[in-house]
Amino acid sequence: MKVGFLGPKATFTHLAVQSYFGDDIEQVAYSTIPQCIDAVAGGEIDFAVVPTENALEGSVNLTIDYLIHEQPLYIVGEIVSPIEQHFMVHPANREKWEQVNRVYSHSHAIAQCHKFLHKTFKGITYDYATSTGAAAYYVSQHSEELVAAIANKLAAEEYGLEIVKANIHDYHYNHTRFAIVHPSLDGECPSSKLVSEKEKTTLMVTLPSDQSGALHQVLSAFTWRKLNLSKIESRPMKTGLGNYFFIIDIDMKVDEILIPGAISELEALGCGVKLLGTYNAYMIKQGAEKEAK
Ligand SMILES: O=C(O)C(=O)C[C@]1(C(=O)O)C=C[C@@H](O)C=C1
Repeated sequence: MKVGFLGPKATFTHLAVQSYFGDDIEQVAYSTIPQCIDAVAGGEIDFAVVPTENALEGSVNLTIDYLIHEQPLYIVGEIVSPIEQHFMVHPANREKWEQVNRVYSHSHAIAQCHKFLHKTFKGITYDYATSTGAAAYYVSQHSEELVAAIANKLAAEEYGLEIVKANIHDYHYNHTRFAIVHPSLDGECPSSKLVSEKEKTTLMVTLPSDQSGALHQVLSAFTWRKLNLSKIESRPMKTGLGNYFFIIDIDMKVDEILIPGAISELEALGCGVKLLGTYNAYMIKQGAEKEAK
């Protein structure tokens, strides 16, 4: 079985893949999220693992938008991982780390450390990499530049960098969700040594145009059935200002009655509804990064 992920080696996504699937699969690194999603849509790999949401920074819009607008795949599993961001430099620059003039990382990783960066390096230049692993790799190849990467502990080990400040994320509770995506809704997600903590269903809902109270009616369809929603988020349809769709997470898998009933009610209201996945969510415990290797 081949599983693709946002690479290179030692990204947080790679860590999630290792924790969920173990070593008995072929792991394929892609340098961008769209490349990874295209690969599973084209049958090059069996599953793709991509980040969808961070507790500090919110949704990974590139993933959500690509799945909605470009490659309609399904979520067949979810991995939630603790995230610890570290500040690292080339070993040749260990003593000069406070003089770095550029910080390189994934935009989400930089955003998770804004308070630290503002306090320690006011006015420093940020450069965005396709992933934290790609940033760590770059720093390992450029000892002549006073540049630092923000990445995880495995990346420091993999690319021979020195962690000069550990745990620089601004808030203690820092977790990211990763979706396991597949071309078919009932694509059996391989079992994992991780324990499933939750069952979930994700829907995409579009509202009928210009109907007052439409969102209220949508929410009512879930409320009176006592369906607990763990997330509701709006994203632009990209068809005009003010045109949005909603991503709704329900805290249970699709059953015979309640969720089909809610979907029929929404359709009767004139909403468009698409089932994006019904799946188990798994949690990686803190410290698993040491074991995953
Ligand atoms: O760059 C990585 O290491 C990733 O796996 C991507 C990503 C993200 O897109 O949010 C994943 C987890 C962290 O929140 C930071 C970056």
